[in-house]
Amino acid sequence: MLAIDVKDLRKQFNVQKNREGLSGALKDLFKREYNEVTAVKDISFQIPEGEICGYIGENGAGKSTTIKMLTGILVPTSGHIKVNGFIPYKDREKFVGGIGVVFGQRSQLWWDIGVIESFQLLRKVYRVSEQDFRKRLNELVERLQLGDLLNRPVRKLSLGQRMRCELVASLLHNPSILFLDEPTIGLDIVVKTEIRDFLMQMNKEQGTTILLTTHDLQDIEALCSRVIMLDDGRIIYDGGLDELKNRWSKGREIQFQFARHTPIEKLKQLTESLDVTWTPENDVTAKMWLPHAVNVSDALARVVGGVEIRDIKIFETNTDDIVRGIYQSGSAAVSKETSQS
Ligand SMILES: Nc1ncnc2c1ncn2[C@@H]1O[C@H](COP(=O)(O)OP(=O)(O)OP(=O)(O)O)[C@@H](O)[C@H]1O
Repeated sequence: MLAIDVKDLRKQFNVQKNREGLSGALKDLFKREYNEVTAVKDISFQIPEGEICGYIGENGAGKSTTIKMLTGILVPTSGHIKVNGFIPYKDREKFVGGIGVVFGQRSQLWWDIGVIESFQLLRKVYRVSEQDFRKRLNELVERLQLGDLLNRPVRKLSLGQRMRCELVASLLHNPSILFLDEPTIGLDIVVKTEIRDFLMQMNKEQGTTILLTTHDLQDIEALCSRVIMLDDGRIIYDGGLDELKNRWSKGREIQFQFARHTPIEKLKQLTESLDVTWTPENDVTAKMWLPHAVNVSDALARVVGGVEIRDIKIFETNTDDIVRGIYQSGSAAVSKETSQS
């Protein structure tokens, strides 16, 4: 079954214009003028149950606006949304029981009271029985190592501790879909890794569907098999992470460490008919850059067959570089080509 089904979804905001000077302000008092901002422009996608999908794009691309529509916070200007079989902004009461939401930049916990008291309030909001709540809380507290934190007020927690509590808060009612908007923002690498491991395990064991917006491409690499990329309110890529890398990464680089001094001319000779580029690093190491069209094992076989090698390292273009490249290459032109091919 589909966890999320979106068709031709659009959101427009009317933003009030402020005219200049005193006379402008007076005019604004009597007759307001508005600019239309279209944050999301007729997007369509479907996410099956159990998938972890990355939703990425530059600042202002329309990610948060989409998440807000999917979670029922905003009403779309046009288009259709079904999440867990519900229309989020219409069926709110039934709908919220099946979803969890974490906005990395905002808290759903009460600042001045103990964490456990916030959890108890949420238990009541979501109408979870005391027995189910205890069971679920114990599991989550153990997994995310929150034991010592439960009685502290939220304002006394570090960002990493608070984010782990936010995750627990969003999962107390055992939702089948989790929306995460920048869940690892500002966290150190240890906490990021803990959170990624936790999400991965939860998805594996319980089949939780996760839609994740992030600027941290390591999150995507660690968690998502699929990526939807937005640019200026439109989807410019929807597909596998590997495909994204293959399509957009320009090539690979292989670093060779040779047993003895190997002149670059000799290496060029060995790979003569291949479209590769050699860069010497020192007497015994050199790098070979090869585009995707060149088969890695062909290239390796030529070199290995001709000179003695101590070590080899293969470097893939990382996802950061790929995404930057897509944006720089002019998204509108890319969008058609990418979505049609
Ligand atoms: N309530 C609002 N009123 C007017 N314009 C808005 C509103 N919310 C968002 N926008 C505009 O819609 C566009 C998309 O914003 P959105 O917050 O969805 O982007 P985003 O991809 O989440 O960006 P970021 O990564 O910075 O969070 C932006 O131009 C933003 O200024």
